[in-house]
Amino acid sequence: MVLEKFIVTQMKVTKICCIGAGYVGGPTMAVIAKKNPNITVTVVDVNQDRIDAWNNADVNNLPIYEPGLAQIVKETRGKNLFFSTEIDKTIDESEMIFISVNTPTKTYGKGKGMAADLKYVELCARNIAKVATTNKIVVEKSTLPVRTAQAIKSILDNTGSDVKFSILSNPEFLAEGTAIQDLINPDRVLIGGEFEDAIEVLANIYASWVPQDKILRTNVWSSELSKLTANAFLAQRISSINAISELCEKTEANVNEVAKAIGMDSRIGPKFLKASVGFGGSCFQKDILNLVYIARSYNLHEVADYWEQVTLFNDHQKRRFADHIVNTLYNTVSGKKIGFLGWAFKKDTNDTRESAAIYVADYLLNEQASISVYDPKVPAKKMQSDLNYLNTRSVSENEQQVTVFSNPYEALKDTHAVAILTEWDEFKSYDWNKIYVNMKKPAFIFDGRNLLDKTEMIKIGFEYSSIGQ
Ligand SMILES: NC(=O)c1ccc[n+]([C@@H]2O[C@H](COP(=O)([O-])OP(=O)(O)OC[C@H]3O[C@@H](n4cnc5c(N)ncnc54)[C@H](O)[C@@H]3O)[C@@H](O)[C@H]2O)c1
Ligand SMILES: O=c1ccn([C@@H]2O[C@H](COP(=O)(O)OP(=O)(O)O[C@H]3O[C@H](CO)[C@@H](O)[C@H](O)[C@H]3O)[C@@H](O)[C@H]2O)c(=O)[nH]1
Repeated sequence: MVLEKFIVTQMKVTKICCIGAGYVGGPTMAVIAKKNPNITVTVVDVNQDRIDAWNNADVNNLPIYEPGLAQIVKETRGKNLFFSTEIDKTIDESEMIFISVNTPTKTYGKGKGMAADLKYVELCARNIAKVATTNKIVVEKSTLPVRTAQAIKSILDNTGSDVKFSILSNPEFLAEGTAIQDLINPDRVLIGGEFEDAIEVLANIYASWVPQDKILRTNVWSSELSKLTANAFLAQRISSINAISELCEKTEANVNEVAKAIGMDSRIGPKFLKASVGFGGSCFQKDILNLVYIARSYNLHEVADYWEQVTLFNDHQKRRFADHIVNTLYNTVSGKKIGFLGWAFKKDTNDTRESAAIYVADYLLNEQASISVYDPKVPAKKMQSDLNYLNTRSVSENEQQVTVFSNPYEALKDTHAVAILTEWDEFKSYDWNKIYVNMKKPAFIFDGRNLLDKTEMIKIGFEYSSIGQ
């Protein structure tokens, strides 16, 4: 049930604080600031380096890469958009506080490997409770398990002061690589809350650019659960088409043709049916595991098993791709050089979290391959730290076995095979004749994104294989 009033007079928002200057906090607040020039938006973070990078005079060197972001930051930063580490002061000065901190999968204790780790969110709630001297609307922007608002409310309602808090759930649906486009033209904005007036305060901020019929108001729990459910459905489509891709490879059906044929059914739709080496990114796996954990905690084991299969199949798809490389290269890649095109989890982002490339590389390194990598946006340091994080081998072994290049032609020179792990557009326009000439023969391409033209590659002389065709 949504109640009518949180604070008797409608609160006017002149200052917004967003805790967490990450992939969501940064772009979301930049767009809110651009569309609401009368509101001062300050994004705060404990990470001084990240804040310094957001304040970098050169907007082309912001901590995250998103098409269109640099331009908006250029227009708004220093006017009504600020990045700061002064967390307490900013919280107290603001009427509305977004919590946009990371909620990774727990790596310890109860729920390890499944549940969302809510310690950063709880720290934010405690911080707000400690420093707030005036009434606040607190907005959950992070993706949270259903009923988290209850815990936040309990912390905020037990400060012993007269300060009142209203908690809203406003999950973010942007996808990386298209964040600005998604924020400017969202399919919907979802606001869950207990009090109608607080919901409307936030709805008014979005109404500066989002049509009213796209602003959905729900209760808090529906809003929290909708976010996990949306990601579960999207990821499920990818695992479903990937499962069909394996069947295609056995039957000479072509997964691109199957995807097109089923996608033209308006009940199915064409999006998220692209077969691939497996989905990556910071959200899908984490959010599904969280959903599975929640279902199990209510003893809903069939529900949990159903959704868990989506991530289990994704693990299978990544392993299957790596296995296929080894099998095709005459059952051994030991001492062979494999060229990787792409390390990011998808194109147009520098984010590598849960990228399929990391797991395929790890598998091939276990088989004693050496890997040379090129990605247009991911720095070498990040690739090495992604591998080191897995703890499979020593730092020096990773450094020895993986070489990172800033030129794709150099990366692919003298390789036995090319593996395409990210669908960067530029890979399509490379001089593949030149790449072929400089590779060992037979020259293999393993296209994990079905990016290249199969007929053309075969014509050049490559042994070409892709997903599901
Ligand atoms: N990345 C996406 O595309 C995406 C999209 C939708 C939703 N989400 C959700 O949004 C949330 C944030 O994701 P992200 O990708 O922006 O994470 P991120 O790791 O890029 O950024 C989180 C930031 O929060 C900061 N932080 C953590 N605890 C803090 C504290 N107590 N005080 C101040 N700062 C603190 C960290 O230093 C970090 O810079 C997650 O719950 C995620 O699931 C992410
Ligand atoms: O048909 C497809 C579509 C995507 N992918 C892969 O799936 C992963 C995720 O892609 P995408 O969903 O586009 O990017 P994310 O930034 O992870 O965005 C997802 O996760 C966000 C965080 O919760 C949500 O806000 C978004 O709505 C949701 O799309 C990537 O590895 C893609 O390459 C495929 O393999 N095939």
